Amino acid sequence: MNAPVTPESRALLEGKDLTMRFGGLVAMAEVDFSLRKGEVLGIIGPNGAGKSTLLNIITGLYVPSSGEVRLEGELLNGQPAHRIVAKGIARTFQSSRLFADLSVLDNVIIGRHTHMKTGIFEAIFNRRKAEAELDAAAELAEGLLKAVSRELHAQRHRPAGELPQADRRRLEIARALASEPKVLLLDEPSSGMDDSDTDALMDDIRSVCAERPELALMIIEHDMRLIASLPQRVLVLDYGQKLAEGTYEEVRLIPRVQEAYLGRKGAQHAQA
Ligand SMILES: Nc1ncnc2c1ncn2[C@@H]1O[C@H](COP(=O)(O)OP(=O)(O)OP(=O)(O)O)[C@@H](O)[C@H]1O
Repeated sequence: MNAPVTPESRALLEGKDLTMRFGGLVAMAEVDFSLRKGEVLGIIGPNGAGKSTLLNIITGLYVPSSGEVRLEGELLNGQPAHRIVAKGIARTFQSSRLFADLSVLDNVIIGRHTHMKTGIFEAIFNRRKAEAELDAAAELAEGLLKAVSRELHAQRHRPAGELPQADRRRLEIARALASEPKVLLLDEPSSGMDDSDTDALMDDIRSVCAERPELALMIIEHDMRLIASLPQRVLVLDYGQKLAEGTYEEVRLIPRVQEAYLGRKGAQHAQA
């Protein structure tokens, strides 16, 4: 007998039959996925497999040629990116999108903008209200920085552009969390990091998950150490199609996955 469908086991975020064509190129073909509250899903696949395309579809940067994405049952296709953020989906990018000249703290405050209600007229004519809202955002940003990384919090008044690569990644995560998302999408969070930075990043992600048990995460990664230890489930993409899905232990045993998707280094790790 199937387990009963409870609100907890129902998908929080769901994609069905997602297809994305760019002219004659099919970047994604009929891909399904689902993500439950509190779950961490890893997305792997070689360069050009369609991983970023999937994130771009979910976040409204791309409108799929066909198929649908739903958050808590609500259709997201065609909604603008800022509305999708307001509904509870935040992301980080492969290449940094921080405001380099602004302080670390200000970058996190900006991540809060979807929750800020003060418009330009109120900012001019009702300064007290605008200031109170900004103070509240600054307090929340301080708390987030502390929760993500105490070292980052200690650097909160530095311009973001002066941070080392690993701290920039942490800051992007803190900024994404400022919108209080239900789903957080991380696009290659460990890219450009050495093993010790990646270990520290994994600890940060674990503590974010421990503090927010309902938060669902989707992580695109090439680093198999991270994929082996964080996600409960892994989805493997290949030329825009779903090649496999399961626990890391299950997908790593598929020979094609080992050769083509984990690469030689990954395959050695998988067999260890
Ligand atoms: N805006 C676009 N216009 C045209 N082609 C695109 C566009 N975005 C992605 N593609 C193509 O779609 C395919 C999938 O690209 P995508 O960036 O999703 O792959 P990926 O798995 O994220 O790769 P990587 O690991 O290198 O980031 C590639 O062939 C890519 O060139």
